Amino acid sequence: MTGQLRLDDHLQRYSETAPHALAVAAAVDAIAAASLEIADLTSSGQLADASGLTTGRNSDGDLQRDLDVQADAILRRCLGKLPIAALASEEMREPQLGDREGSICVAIDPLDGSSNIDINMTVGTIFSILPTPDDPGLAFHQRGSAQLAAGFITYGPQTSLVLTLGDGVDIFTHDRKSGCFRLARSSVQIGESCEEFAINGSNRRHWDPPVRAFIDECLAGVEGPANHNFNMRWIGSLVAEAYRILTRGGVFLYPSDARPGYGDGRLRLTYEAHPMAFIIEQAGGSASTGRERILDLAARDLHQRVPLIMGSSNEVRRVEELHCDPLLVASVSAPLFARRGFFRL
Ligand SMILES: O=P(O)(O)OC[C@H]1O[C@](O)(COP(=O)(O)O)[C@@H](O)[C@@H]1O
Ligand SMILES: [Mg+2]
Ligand SMILES: [Mg+2]
Repeated sequence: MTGQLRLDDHLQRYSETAPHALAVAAAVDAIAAASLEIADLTSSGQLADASGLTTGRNSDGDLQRDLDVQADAILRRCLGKLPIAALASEEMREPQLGDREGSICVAIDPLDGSSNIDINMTVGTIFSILPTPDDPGLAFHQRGSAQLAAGFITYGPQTSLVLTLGDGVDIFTHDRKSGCFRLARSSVQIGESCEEFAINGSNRRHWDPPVRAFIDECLAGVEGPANHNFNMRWIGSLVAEAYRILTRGGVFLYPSDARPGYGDGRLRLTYEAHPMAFIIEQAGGSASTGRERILDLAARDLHQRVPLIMGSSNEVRRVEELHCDPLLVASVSAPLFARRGFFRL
């Protein structure tokens, strides 16, 4: 089946399976179409009108690139044709309410990793699809476990779409010859244990003791409690890190740290951590803040950040164990924990 199955046939089959499925399939199809336009832009680099130039800051204070804005506009145009009740984007301060009858809501990170766009590195688009609650104003305050589908597209050597419709994870790669996405890997599984970790090590001095203890264990290799050696990678692009973990295992950490503004890490819950956690769990891995399962959390506000530790379940569990170690926890700066604020439903 690999190589033969086209994304549109896969979505067509899925669309007949559940009440929300038709709307979900249409949204994924629209995002896939948008991704080809975004891939065109990103692959043109400095030749495109939209280069890596910054245009301002988004509502969350991040530098916004021209390409962030253009990717957002493309996705909104493609999704705008569909009956979607609410659309949220990293690039918009507030969600946009749409079709009152729409059965689904969509959250997007139009261009992930864009701070690295000018070095010709893999970037991507992340999306999360949720059911419309009775009050559409609460669309993006649902737990991550409510997601109907999630995925991301990588704009790298390949344009690939990683997709979960709640029943495993498949990867579709864009085939330039036929112009369509074709199944490249089905039912992707992440090994229980791994030999590769990813973290921005330049922040070591700001980490909490449990995170430092975990990375020290990785670095100790066969001479430490892990009893095996680890390799290290840090790409600085969440989509590329997630793709690597889905391909050959690993654990990724963007924890909270003591830098001002990083009390809840860097990544956003609604359109980065939730969809990634859904995908990673569907592939047999785990995703946690270090204390709580990411999919059990509901955002208080749209652009809320969250510590994200995801990948092979043994390593994620080890990070959680270290967060329960009374000796390590006692030395964590208390105000850091006081700042947390998630809905617990
Ligand atoms: O530069 P840092 O602090 O290592 O952060 C890198 C992280 O920031 C991100 O670029 C944030 O995403 P955006 O580019 O969408 O803001 C992630 O892709 C990546 O994991
Ligand atoms: Mg991002
Ligand atoms: Mg982004």
